[in-house]
Amino acid sequence: MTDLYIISGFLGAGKTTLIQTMASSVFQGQKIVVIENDFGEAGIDASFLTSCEITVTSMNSGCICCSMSGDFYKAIGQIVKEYQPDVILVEPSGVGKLSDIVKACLKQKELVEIKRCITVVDIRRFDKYKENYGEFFVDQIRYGDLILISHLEGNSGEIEETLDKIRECNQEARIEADFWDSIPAEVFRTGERVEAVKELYEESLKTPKISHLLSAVSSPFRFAREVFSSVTLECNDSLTKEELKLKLEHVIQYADGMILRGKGIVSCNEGKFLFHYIPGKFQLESSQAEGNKICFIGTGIKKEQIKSLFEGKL
Ligand SMILES: Nc1nc2c(ncn2[C@@H]2O[C@H](COP(=O)(O)OP(=O)(O)OP(=O)(O)O)[C@@H](O)[C@H]2O)c(=O)[nH]1
Repeated sequence: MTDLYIISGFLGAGKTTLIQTMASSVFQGQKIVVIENDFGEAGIDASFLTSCEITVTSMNSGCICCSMSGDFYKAIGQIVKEYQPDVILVEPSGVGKLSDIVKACLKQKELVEIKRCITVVDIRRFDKYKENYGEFFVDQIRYGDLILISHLEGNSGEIEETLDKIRECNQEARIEADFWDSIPAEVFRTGERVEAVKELYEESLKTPKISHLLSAVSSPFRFAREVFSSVTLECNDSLTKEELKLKLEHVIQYADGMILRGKGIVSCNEGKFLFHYIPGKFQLESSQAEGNKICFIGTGIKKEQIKSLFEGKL
């Protein structure tokens, strides 16, 4: 039986950063495979983690909890057979519902054991995301048995208030509001399972037919693809870093709809850069990762408009 950990959290919360930390500390010396599920097409997280020498299987352009559930089921089987890892880490897309991912993993319960459902919560964006995307955001908190707070720097004054808000969604989870490298490895590895996840286990033990009917009845909410969309762009190698930065800022400023996440690995004439955008934070830094794509995820965004904003003259 292979240990499986789900690392969930809304767009840009810090899931990939946590996986990188866990791979080098919590699971150091163990054979790890990460299943990356990017909502967009570009596979940026996979390229980034591969550059950190982590084995990654990518599933892009959809959610493993809805459109790619069958592929996900097969991917777990193939990974166990091909790599025989000690640990599988699953990073669902930031708009995936944790309950759906747990259900999808439980379909392979003869091969993998879900050890921990971890949810990363960005302290700065709790109210906005709960108010606007609550059906995804709250589900990720409700089914987490370990909740980690990210983006603590400069925001520690809000910790108590955020803990209360998280408790309103999930009273049983262990919550850690500390920098990740100061949390003992054992906290990541094992711990109590919350009641909501136990119920999903019990449901999965019922006959497939009944369990299927129950999940159909108990899912009145929308799929992520009905709410969010993504746009992927290729970048022109002849740009300077400054031109690239201006173009990206131009898209973020003028695109219709709401851009909730931007990320990319971009080659320009001054080298390769890793791009991250979450509302309020823009980052463009040197990188060794391979790739030349930029992805925007949001609501009401338009592919053609974003393409022409990026490609047009400034
Ligand atoms: N200051 C700070 N930055 C963080 C923290 N966690 C993540 N970041 C940064 O936030 C950005 C997004 O982090 P990721 O780890 O890619 O977030 P993610 O949840 O994997 O993002 P998606 O998969 O796109 O939803 C990156 O620039 C990270 O370096 C944190 O705790 N503090």
